[in-house]
Amino acid sequence: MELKNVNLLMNEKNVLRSINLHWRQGESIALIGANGAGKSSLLKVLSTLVKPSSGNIKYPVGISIRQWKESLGIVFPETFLYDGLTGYENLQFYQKLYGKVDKDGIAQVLEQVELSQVQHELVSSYSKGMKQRLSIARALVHYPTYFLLDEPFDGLDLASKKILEDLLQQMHKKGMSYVLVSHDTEHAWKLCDRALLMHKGSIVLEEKCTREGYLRFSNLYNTLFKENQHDIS
Ligand SMILES: Nc1ncnc2c1ncn2[C@@H]1O[C@H](COP(=O)(O)OP(=O)(O)OP(=O)(O)O)[C@@H](O)[C@H]1O
Repeated sequence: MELKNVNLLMNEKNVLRSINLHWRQGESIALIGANGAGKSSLLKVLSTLVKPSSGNIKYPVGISIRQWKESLGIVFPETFLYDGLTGYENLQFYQKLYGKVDKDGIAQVLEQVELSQVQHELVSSYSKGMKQRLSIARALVHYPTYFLLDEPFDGLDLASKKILEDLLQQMHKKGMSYVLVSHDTEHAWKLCDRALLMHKGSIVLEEKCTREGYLRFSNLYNTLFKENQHDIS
């Protein structure tokens, strides 16, 4: 999909400025930047939750907006899980919303996020990491081809982080495309093909996730990050 010269104005604030982005099928992209850079807003535009104030969005050839929405798996910081249902029932509920009934599919994603053992326990008894993993399973249960993840590693312990990293790497090998919002350049470099640095609503640098790209990217990120801290203080 492609964004051309996309701007987003919210309450008179320029949240996104002249965004140009070409997201190729099978590609994994990291969106990196300090707090308030516009990463979540860009993800919301990609998900169609927010309509840009100006600019163009081109969906993949032959795909309507409806099909685009159906092909998306979305993980936002809110987990959107029902505490009073079990892990399994949550996934069954979300699968039905997409008009699908596939017990084997549910069993498979539960295994991928290593929650099979606790699938029949109430979500209210899950730890934060388990809930986060279930929310990732929820986003995968209708077999999306594009995946949007807003800081999915936030607050996870090492074991849950590893499970999610392995899952993303496996899915990427199978051709899944994803956009991952992160504050952590080193981490994003492990998981993505390309990284975009956002600052004050603009994309200010784009690098392939190579060793040479890493130095350029982290140098500019550090400089802008300090500038941002200075602005806040
Ligand atoms: N509804 C809104 N009205 C006005 N400003 C908004 C609105 N939503 C977001 N913003 C502003 O837009 C800017 C970008 O916000 P966004 O949440 O996209 O940043 P972010 O890079 O995801 O930040 P973080 O890392 O803190 O999640 C921020 O300055 C935020 O205050």
